[in-house]
Amino acid sequence: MSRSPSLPDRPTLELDPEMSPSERLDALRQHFARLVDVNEKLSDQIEAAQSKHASLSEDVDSLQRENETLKSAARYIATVEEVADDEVVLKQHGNNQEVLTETVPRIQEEVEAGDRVAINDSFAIQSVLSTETDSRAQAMEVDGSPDVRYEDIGGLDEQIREVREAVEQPLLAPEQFEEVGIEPPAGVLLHGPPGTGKTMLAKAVANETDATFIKMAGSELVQKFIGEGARLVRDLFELAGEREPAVIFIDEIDAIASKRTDSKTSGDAEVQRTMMQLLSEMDGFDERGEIRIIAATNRFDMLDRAILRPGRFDRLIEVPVPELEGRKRILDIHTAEMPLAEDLDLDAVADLTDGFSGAELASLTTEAGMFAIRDGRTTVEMQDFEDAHEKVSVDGEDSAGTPIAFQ
Ligand SMILES: Nc1ncnc2c1ncn2[C@@H]1O[C@H](COP(=O)(O)OP(=O)(O)OP(=O)(O)O)[C@@H](O)[C@H]1O
Repeated sequence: MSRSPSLPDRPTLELDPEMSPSERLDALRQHFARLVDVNEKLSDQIEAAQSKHASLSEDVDSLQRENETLKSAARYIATVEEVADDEVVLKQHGNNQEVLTETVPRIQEEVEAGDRVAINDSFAIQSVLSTETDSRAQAMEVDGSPDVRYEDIGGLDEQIREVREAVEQPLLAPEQFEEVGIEPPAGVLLHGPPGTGKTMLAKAVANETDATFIKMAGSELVQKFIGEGARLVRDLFELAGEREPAVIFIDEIDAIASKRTDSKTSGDAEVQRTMMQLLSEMDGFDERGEIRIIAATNRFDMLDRAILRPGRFDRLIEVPVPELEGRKRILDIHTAEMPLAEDLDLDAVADLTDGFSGAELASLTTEAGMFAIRDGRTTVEMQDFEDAHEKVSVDGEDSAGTPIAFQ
């Protein structure tokens, strides 16, 4: 610690009774000059002390803030619904649970209804999200341990084998590639109709390799975060770098990488910029790193071929709607926890559902369960599947907007 500067000596006035009036006046003048000098020195010292005080107060403030944050790391995102005297009502994202939480004065002054905030395990507000952090949090789904396993995916054995080879192997055994002197595929592109298990494949490989799963949807980049696409793509790769090993999953990549149109609208320019950023991130990428990239599309025909060049998405895996055997396997998976009646023949259900995607089979199973519940039963019967079948057929359209064909 620095010592405080010593105070200037206090001037004394010595007046001799023998002095003439002019000598006394001189002595008084000199004394006055010394007093002014001391006064100036003291003012300087006060000023220095004040500025030191201000800077120490800032240090204390920032240490207090750091201390608050360190007490427990921010974990979840919530939206502020109401701000009362020293309490705040929050709605958690994900589960939509509302909580009432007490806040420290600093936070109390900072937050307003509608703000998005980072909270910790005990719902204490850690910080108010800036627009930038906010869109980053909204645009990316980050899952440290996705819970999908390969055995949860039906009818895609060949695709699972290919994904394991192109994504899992380079993560788990990069040295194998080095020894053989080849680069693993840079990016893997899964293409096929909606609801066929593309996201599941990406999550399962992240699970199997203990990697963080980071998802970004191409359509959101161009519709929701207009003007932020390129930055968010950069953030995506940066985040993956911080969370290695990581699997980056870019869903609906066609939204940012479709064939160039001739029109020069600003929207197109923005999409172009986002795609260029993606290409440059991929080109500057060390393939042997602990980050793997998977993209998915339902519109393979629309894709700009530039993204399929070697070193980019150079491994294509088609994920089709399931065949009979695949449908049977998917129905088995989705009814695994369901008490089924003796008469229920899943082979017959599989037979009836030609053209159904995995997602449609999953919702058919849920519907059948709903019919059983409505009927006061806990066992699901063939009739429930037939009713569910009919209901979906009356509803008329599947998730992709195409009519479901019942045989
Ligand atoms: N092959 C499958 N095996 C088991 N369940 C499946 C399969 N495919 C889809 N499902 C069910 O459908 C849901 C949606 O699948 P998923 O999100 O993986 O499809 P997707 O191909 O990524 O779809 P989209 O192209 O619309 O993003 C899954 O959560 C699962 O319940």
